[in-house]
Amino acid sequence: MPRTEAPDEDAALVDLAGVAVRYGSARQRQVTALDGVDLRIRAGEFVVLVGPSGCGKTSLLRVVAGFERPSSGTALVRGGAPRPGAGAGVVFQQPRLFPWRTVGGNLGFALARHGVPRAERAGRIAELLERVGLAGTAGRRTWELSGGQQQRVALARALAGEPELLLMDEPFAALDALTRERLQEEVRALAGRLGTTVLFVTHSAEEAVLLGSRVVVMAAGPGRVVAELPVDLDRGPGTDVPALRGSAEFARLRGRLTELVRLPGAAV
Ligand SMILES: Nc1ncnc2c1ncn2[C@@H]1O[C@H](COP(=O)(O)OP(=O)(O)OP(=O)(O)O)[C@@H](O)[C@H]1O
Repeated sequence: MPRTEAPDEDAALVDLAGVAVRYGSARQRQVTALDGVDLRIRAGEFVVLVGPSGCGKTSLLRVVAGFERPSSGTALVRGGAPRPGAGAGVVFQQPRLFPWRTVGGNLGFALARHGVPRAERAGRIAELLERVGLAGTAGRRTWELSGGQQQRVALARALAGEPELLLMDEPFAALDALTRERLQEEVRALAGRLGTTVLFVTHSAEEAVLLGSRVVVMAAGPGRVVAELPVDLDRGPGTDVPALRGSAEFARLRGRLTELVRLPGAAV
C-alpha cells in the first residue's frame, strides 16, 4: 500500500542556511560572530558543537533558541522561525534558578508558563524530579543543593515543556569531574529514552565524542562550520561507559576531533 502520509525522515528539525550574526550597529565596529553557517539537524540526533573560544557556538545556539535573529540567512525550527520558549528547552552553563523559590517552585513556574493547569503541577513536578534523579526534593531551597543538583533542576526545568529540542550550552563545564561524568551519562540516556533532539556546546573533545551522534567543528574569525565528524559508537542502554572511554575506537575519534579543532582554519 502506498504510504501517502509517511513522515519525511530526512526533514530537518533545525535548518540553518547561510546564517550570519553580526553584533553592533553599522556605525559601530561590527563583530561578525557567525558567517555563512549551514546546519541541518534531523529529529533524534545528538549534535555537539566544538570549537575555540569566540567561534560563535553560543551565538549559533541563541539563533536556534530564537534569542537572536540572524543578520542574514535563514533559521528554521520545524519549518518556522524560532521563538524563545516555543519549541526548545535551554540549559546554560550556570543553572540560573530563582533563589527565592523552592525547587518545586522553580519547576512550577516553568510549568505555568507552558500552560500546565495548577492542579496538575505537583504531579508533573514529581515526575520531572524523578526523571533527573532528584525525587523528593521539591520542598528544598535551591541554594541548599550542590552545583550538580542545581544543574539537574535546570535540566528538569528545560524538560518542563516536553521540548522536542534541547539546547545545552556547556552545561557541565562548571561541575567537578565525577558529577560531570554522571550527568553526561544521564543526559545521553534521557535524550535516548525521550527521543529528544539535542544541540550541545562543549570545549571538550572527550565530552563531544561521548555524547554526540555527530560533532560539528567550528572555527573563529568569522565563526563558521569547518568540519563534521560522525560518531558511530554503540551507546545503548547498559553500555559500560568507562570501558567505552578506554576503547581504541573512542581514542581514535577523540584524537581525530582534536586534530580537526587544531586545523589552521579552526584555530583562533
Ligand atoms: N552581545 C554581544 N555583543 C557584541 N559581541 C558579541 C556579543 N556576543 C558575542 N559577541 C562576540 O561574538 C563572537 C562569538 O561569541 P560567542 O559567545 O558566540 O562564541 P563562543 O564560541 O560561544 O565562545 P566561548 O567558547 O568563549 O563561550 C565573539 O567575538 C564575541 O566577543
